[in-house]
Amino acid sequence: MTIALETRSLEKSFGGLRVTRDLSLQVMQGARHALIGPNGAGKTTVINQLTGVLTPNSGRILLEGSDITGLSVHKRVLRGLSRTFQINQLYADLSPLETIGLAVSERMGRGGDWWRRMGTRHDVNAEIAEILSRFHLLDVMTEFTSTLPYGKQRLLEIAVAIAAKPRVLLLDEPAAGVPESERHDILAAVAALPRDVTVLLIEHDMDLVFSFADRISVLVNGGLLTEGAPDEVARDPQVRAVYLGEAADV
Ligand SMILES: Nc1ncnc2c1ncn2[C@@H]1O[C@H](COP(=O)(O)OP(=O)(O)OP(=O)(O)O)[C@@H](O)[C@H]1O
Repeated sequence: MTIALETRSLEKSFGGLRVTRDLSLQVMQGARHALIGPNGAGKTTVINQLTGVLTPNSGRILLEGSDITGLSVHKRVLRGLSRTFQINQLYADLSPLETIGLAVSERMGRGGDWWRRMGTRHDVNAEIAEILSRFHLLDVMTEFTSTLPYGKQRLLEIAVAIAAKPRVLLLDEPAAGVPESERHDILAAVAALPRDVTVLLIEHDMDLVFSFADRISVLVNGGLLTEGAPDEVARDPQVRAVYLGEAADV
């Protein structure tokens, strides 16, 4: 099997605090891989290094075999590595239709040109409609993003990332803060992501992790505690003790 995304002996410190410790991770092509760990374990710091927001102190990051450690965020996106946008990065005053339109247009290298051409490009419009439909956003597509229910905003984040046609998608806590009544839509959308997209998920919601992942890596104090298939990880006494707690029901 091919490795889609890999870290080799990644190290990151903030001052004297070692936040990523000798981390070697392999995410296989097409995998549904989850990175879990208790609060402060260093998951976000790993994602930020993968996307290029943070530079590691040492170690390498490889995307489909190419070393991307020194590449900018933008160049990594162009190489096929995307992350879900955080809600505060969405355009509050744009509608989902406009947001996805812009994202598709960006990917095609057209940028703001899309505004002028809106409605004139059948292929672009068909793709926008397909994404809005897939992420259950058709019914709210002309409303301001800021007025949407929280779950819909989170769906829009994933939709924007998918509009970039990534080969590897980093899903950063897609269910965080979503009320119970809207969680089903998030789980369904995540489960329906295209199979040819490799996904690395960071999530606290264990229902989502265990329903989604075919492989789980457990991070503790910046280092890898263990990794394996979900049932192995769930049974692992170290995981239960250190991360989930003895009483955790996984
Ligand atoms: N820019 C920074 N400067 C200093 N310390 C930082 C910085 N960013 C993160 N840290 C520290 O690094 C450690 C790991 O943080 P990180 O956010 O990566 O963990 P996490 O596993 O994502 O946590 P959570 O699940 O709570 O989001 C924490 O102790 C945090 O306080």
